[in-house]
Amino acid sequence: MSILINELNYVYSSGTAYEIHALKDVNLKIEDGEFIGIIGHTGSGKSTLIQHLNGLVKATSGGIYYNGQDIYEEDFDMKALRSKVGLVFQYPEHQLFETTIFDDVSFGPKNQGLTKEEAGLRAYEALRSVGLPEELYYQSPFDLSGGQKRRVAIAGVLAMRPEVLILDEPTAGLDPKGRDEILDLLAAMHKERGITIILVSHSMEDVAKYVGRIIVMNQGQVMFDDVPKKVFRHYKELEAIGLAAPQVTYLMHELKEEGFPVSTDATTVDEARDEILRVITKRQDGTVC
Ligand SMILES: Nc1ncnc2c1ncn2[C@@H]1O[C@H](COP(=O)(O)OP(=O)(O)OP(=O)(O)O)[C@@H](O)[C@H]1O
Repeated sequence: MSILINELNYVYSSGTAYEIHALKDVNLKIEDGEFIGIIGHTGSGKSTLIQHLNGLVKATSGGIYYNGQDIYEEDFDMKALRSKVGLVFQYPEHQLFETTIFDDVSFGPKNQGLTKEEAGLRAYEALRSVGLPEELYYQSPFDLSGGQKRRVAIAGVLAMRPEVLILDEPTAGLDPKGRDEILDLLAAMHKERGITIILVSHSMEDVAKYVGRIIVMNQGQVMFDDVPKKVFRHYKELEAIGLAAPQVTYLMHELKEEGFPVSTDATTVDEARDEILRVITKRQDGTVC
């Protein structure tokens, strides 16, 4: 599904002395099958923006269109949209509430009107796809580790077979291994099923390796919207708003400043290594410098 966000504004406590203009004239077009990172400092409007995408929050002004359909039209089927656009909240484990993991993951598809059997099949499929060991399916979700709970919450949304998966800081509070496992899982979902993924994060480092596009939010506005390497070229402006580019960006810029003829566009350790080796090889051959 393509998503068009047009001149979106949102004001909390509108018309009172406590107004907060959380989104200001946001314009975005998201194509089917994209993997996008939304990055920004605390309070920049990331959560408010994504809550608009499945109609949880209604714009103060502006519009949202799915496949060209205006979601604010009176006859728009918001329930159908919510089953296609899955939203995984920050700390989603706080929303696990059934007595077994299996029941928790079956809840969404049952709510979509599927029979108990159909919902059960969906739950199995979703739990398998997030890699949760089968012996845990009938245990309480409260006995799991943080990373496992996060997987169950993601499975709960996947069981509804969304076309768009939106996750608000899915790696918050996880250790590096848990973080990589969740991000690898999302990358696999995107690759194998072509689901559009919108990932909200504080960390450029987290998203650089995975996403094809980064949207940087600052004070309710879109500051940058581009492929990672082009966004990271603005590393000094990012720093000025409290965001750090990946460490390799700094490394490549420092090497360049030292006279080492590398491209500064590497966004991951692997790309940086390849670029450095490329230059070293050329120097040994005597073809460069
Ligand atoms: N329920 C609310 N009532 C009033 N103001 C709010 C509410 N939720 C958010 N805000 C304000 O709106 C602005 C945007 O908040 P939002 O939660 O969208 O930012 P964020 O980028 O997601 O932040 P974080 O990274 O901390 O989750 C902030 O100034 C915040 O204080």
